[in-house]
Amino acid sequence: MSLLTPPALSIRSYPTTGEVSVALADLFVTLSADAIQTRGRFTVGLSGGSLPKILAADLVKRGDAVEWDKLTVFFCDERLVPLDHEDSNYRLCHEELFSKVPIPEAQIHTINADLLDNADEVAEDYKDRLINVFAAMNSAKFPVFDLLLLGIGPDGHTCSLFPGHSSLENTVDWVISEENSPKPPPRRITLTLPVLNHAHNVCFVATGEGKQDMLKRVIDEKDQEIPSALVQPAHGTLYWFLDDKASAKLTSIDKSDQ
Ligand SMILES: O=C(O)[C@H](O)[C@@H](O)[C@H](O)[C@H](O)COP(=O)(O)O
Repeated sequence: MSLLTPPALSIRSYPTTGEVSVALADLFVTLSADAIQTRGRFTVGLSGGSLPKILAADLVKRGDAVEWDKLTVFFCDERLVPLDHEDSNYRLCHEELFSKVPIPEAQIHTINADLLDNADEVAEDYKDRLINVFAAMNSAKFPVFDLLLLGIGPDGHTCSLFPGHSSLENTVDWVISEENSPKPPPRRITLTLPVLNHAHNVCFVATGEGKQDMLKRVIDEKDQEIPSALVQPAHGTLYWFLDDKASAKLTSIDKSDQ
């Protein structure tokens, strides 16, 4: 596949959020088994917002269907707050998922909370953590995640990549800081677009009526001003897992394909 070829695309919509959770758990189980068989481990990036709850709802019931000890977890973005702070994506994921399944704590890669005063140092340190894991696995210029799970904000942001921000033009770094996030809290780190676009699989999860208009701009209109529309994994598959409220205005969706 050439870099100019659009990614394989799978857009799915389900009547309820509960059904989105079941389908997402199915995807997680399938992709983890494939990755572990091929590469010996499953590297995943998690986002904050509504994603952890939707992901965990059914996944925590899957027991041995996932080889939890072969997971390596990073955060697609993280807020620069202590790890036990109510705004921490780690804390949210811990409450919803990590505390309920046997993922070894050492395989969950958090930001270094001792560096919180300096956002660039947190980003640099997080890049080093990625290098430690991915340099041993592949020689690509960017880490190649097995699965990145993303949300989309009402302004079309994903991770902490916001419309109009210079972060969207960054083509060289793996992790960057963002100190003016319009979504609170303002200080964050985020994976960059090239990291998102090198993944084997990227899956956006969006539910609820509030997402309708933005999904139309991103999926139907492919509006290049919107960060989420710039996520196009060159050699991977791009999934959209939606509920019927979120997908109501989409024309480019084939509900028979599910
Ligand atoms: O840390 C964050 O704020 C998130 O990673 C962010 O990118 C989130 O995924 C979107 O804002 C969607 O959030 P919802 O799913 O809650 O709408």
